[in-house]
Amino acid sequence: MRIAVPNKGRLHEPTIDLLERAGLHLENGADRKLYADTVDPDVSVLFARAADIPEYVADGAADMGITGYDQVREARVDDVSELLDLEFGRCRLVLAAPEDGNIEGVADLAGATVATEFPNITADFFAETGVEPDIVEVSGATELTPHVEMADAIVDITSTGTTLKMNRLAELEDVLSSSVRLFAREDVLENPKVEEVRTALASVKQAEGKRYMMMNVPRAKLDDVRDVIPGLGGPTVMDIADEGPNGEPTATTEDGDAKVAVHAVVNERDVFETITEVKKAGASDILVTEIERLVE
Ligand SMILES: Nc1ncnc2c1ncn2[C@@H]1O[C@H](COP(=O)(O)OP(=O)(O)OP(=O)(O)O)[C@@H](O)[C@H]1O
Ligand SMILES: O=P(O)(O)OC[C@H]1O[C@H](OP(=O)(O)OP(=O)(O)O)[C@H](O)[C@@H]1O
Ligand SMILES: [Mg+2]
Repeated sequence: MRIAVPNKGRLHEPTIDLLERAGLHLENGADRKLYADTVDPDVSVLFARAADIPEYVADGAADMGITGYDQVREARVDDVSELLDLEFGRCRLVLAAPEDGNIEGVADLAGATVATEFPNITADFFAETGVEPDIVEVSGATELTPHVEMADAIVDITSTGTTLKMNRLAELEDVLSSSVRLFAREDVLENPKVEEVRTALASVKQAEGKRYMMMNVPRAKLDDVRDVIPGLGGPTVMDIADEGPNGEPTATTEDGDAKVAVHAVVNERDVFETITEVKKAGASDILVTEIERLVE
C-alpha cells in the first residue's frame, strides 16, 4: 500500500506529523527522496506535489493520497473515494475582483477574463451561474493578474484574507471550501490496510482536543464525582490496590474510608471547570494528561 503525500509547501509538515502521530513513522525518507518506507512493511510513502496527488492515486502510482479537497476536485479524477476529513489546510476558493473597480458580482463578468490556478473548478462554478467569462490558467501569484490587466477577476485560495487585502481585492463569491482529505482508489478499498490506515489517522483526530483525567475519590463520594465528569461514556472506576507496611490500605481518607481511582476522557475545554467541580465533590490527586490516539 503506497500513500502519496505532499513533498513540500504548507501541507508537507502537518501531513508527516500526522503520519508520525498515527504510528506510521517514516524511515529511509531523507531529503529529496521520492519514496520513504514506514515502520509498517506494507505501507510506503510517495512524495509528490499537492496538485499531482489525486492523479497519482487515480493512475496507480500510489493507492491512497493525502491532499487538499480543492486539488481532488480540480483533478476531476474518477474512481477515488474520500475516506477521512483530516481538518487541516482549511481554506476557501473565492471569486475576487479589484476593490475599486466596476466588477461587483458574477453578472459583471460576461465576456470578461478570470485568472486562476484552478481552471476546472472555476469552469464548473461559472457553468452553474450561466455567465461564461474566459478562464486563464496561471501557476501562481494569481492576485497580481488584475493589476497588470491580465484579468478582470480571479478565483483563488484565501484563509486569513491577508493576501486579498494586500492586493486590494474584494471577495465576491464563495466557490469552494477545502480541507485536507485522505482518499483511496476505489479498487483498493477492500484491502484491509486501507481501513487500518484510516483508523490510525482517525484515532489521532479523535484524540485531538481531548485529555485523560485521573483522580482518587473516597468511595462514599463516587456518585458526586461521577455526576460532574462530562466523560465520553462513563468514567472508569478502579480499586486502589496499594497497601501500607502492615497490610493496611494506604488509599484511604483521614477517616479511614477507602478511595477508588477514577479515570475519564474529557474535552480539553471542559478540563478547567471539571477540576474545580471534582475537587469540590471530594476528589484528590488529580492528574491530567494528553492522549495520543483514541479508537472508539
Ligand atoms: N492559505 C492557505 N491556508 C490553508 N490552506 C491552504 C492555503 N493555501 C493553500 N492551502 C492548501 O494547501 C494546498 C497546497 O498549497 P501549497 O501552497 O502548499 O502548494 P502549492 O503552492 O500549490 O505547491 P507548489 O509549491 O508545489 O506549487 C492547496 O491546494 C490548499 O488545499
Ligand atoms: O488568505 P491568506 O491567509 O493570505 O492565504 C492565501 C494565500 O495562501 C496561498 O499562498 P501561499 O502562501 O501558499 O504561497 P504560494 O503562492 O507560494 O503557494 C494562496 O495561494 C494565497 O495566495
Ligand atoms: Mg501555495
